[in-house]
Amino acid sequence: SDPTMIDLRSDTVTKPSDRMREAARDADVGDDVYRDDPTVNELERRAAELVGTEAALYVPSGTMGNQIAIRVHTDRGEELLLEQESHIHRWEVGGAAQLSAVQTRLVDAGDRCVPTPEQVWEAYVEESLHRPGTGLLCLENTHNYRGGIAVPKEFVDAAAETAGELGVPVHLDGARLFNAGVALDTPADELVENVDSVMFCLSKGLGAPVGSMLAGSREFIAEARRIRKLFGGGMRQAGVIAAPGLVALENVDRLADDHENARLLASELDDLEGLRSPEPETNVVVVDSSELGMTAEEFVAACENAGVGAGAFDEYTTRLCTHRDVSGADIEAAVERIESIVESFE
Ligand SMILES: Cc1ncc(COP(=O)(O)O)c(CN[C@H](C(=O)O)[C@H](C)O)c1O
Repeated sequence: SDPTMIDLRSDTVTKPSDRMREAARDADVGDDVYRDDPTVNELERRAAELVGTEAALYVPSGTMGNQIAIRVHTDRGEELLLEQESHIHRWEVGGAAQLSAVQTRLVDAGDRCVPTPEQVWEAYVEESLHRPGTGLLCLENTHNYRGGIAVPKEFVDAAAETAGELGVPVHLDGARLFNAGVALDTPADELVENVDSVMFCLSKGLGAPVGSMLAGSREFIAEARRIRKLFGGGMRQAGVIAAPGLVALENVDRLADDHENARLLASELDDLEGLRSPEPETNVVVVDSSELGMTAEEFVAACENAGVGAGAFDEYTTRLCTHRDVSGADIEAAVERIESIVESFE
């Protein structure tokens, strides 16, 4: 990739640190399908400890973690209750239908990002001769598409409690769970103590090259391990890629740097004529170029030409993600490059 490119397309672009590479080189390994890889076993132990669950499973991607959770929690033909802008709905290739044979019912949670108890009650369907029952409620924290919003614990708990009253399990897509924890100054295990399973990514802001963790009860993880194998996710000497994940988990608080850089980026972009960028809560900056009259597609192309990686979200909104490989100086440089775009756009 172009070394002068300031890549803000996503926090998935983070590259492993030297320490991660050394850990990969020196990792103790074994055949993880037989549970013989000591590094993967330690990563799974550490992950479960961090989110306060009985067990955890190392998976190759966040998508696989979410899809395994859907498959384990639901029976074919049930209904999945999803927030309409969720990653599971928008960006997982219709996996719930393809891999779990469930249908989805969408709820618009708006800026709250997770359904209210009333919305859960309203959307809940009891199984009958005619109707598929609600098999699972999925929540997302932080909420990526609504701007990396850190959802307060009480909102998650209120939705989870209502689902519990209805006998519906809850899965939390916590791809950026530690970003939420840092932003809310709330330990991750408290944010997820009332959900049945949680997935979080090692490969995003935490900077590991590969993988995510799926965590839950011992029984849930045992079944999840089988489904991972079914989905082709059984791995052999995976300690090589799990070791960097253990390094990543040593310092989740570093995410505060990304949040600080995001605030700097948003405030400077918001000062530019024709651009609007609300104050971010975590590492996701959303830029609205409608006043400028520039579509997100045009804005992303212009950024690319100017040496800034960006990702279109909607017709006039673009996402910029800060992450460990982007410094404060890079942010200043990115703003200068975007400023030149705005000035030269007639
Ligand atoms: C909330 C959430 N849950 C799950 C995933 C899936 O993780 P991976 O499958 O990419 O590891 C993502 C990745 N999100 C990626 C990104 O943000 O660039 C893309 C959109 O897939 C996510 O944002």
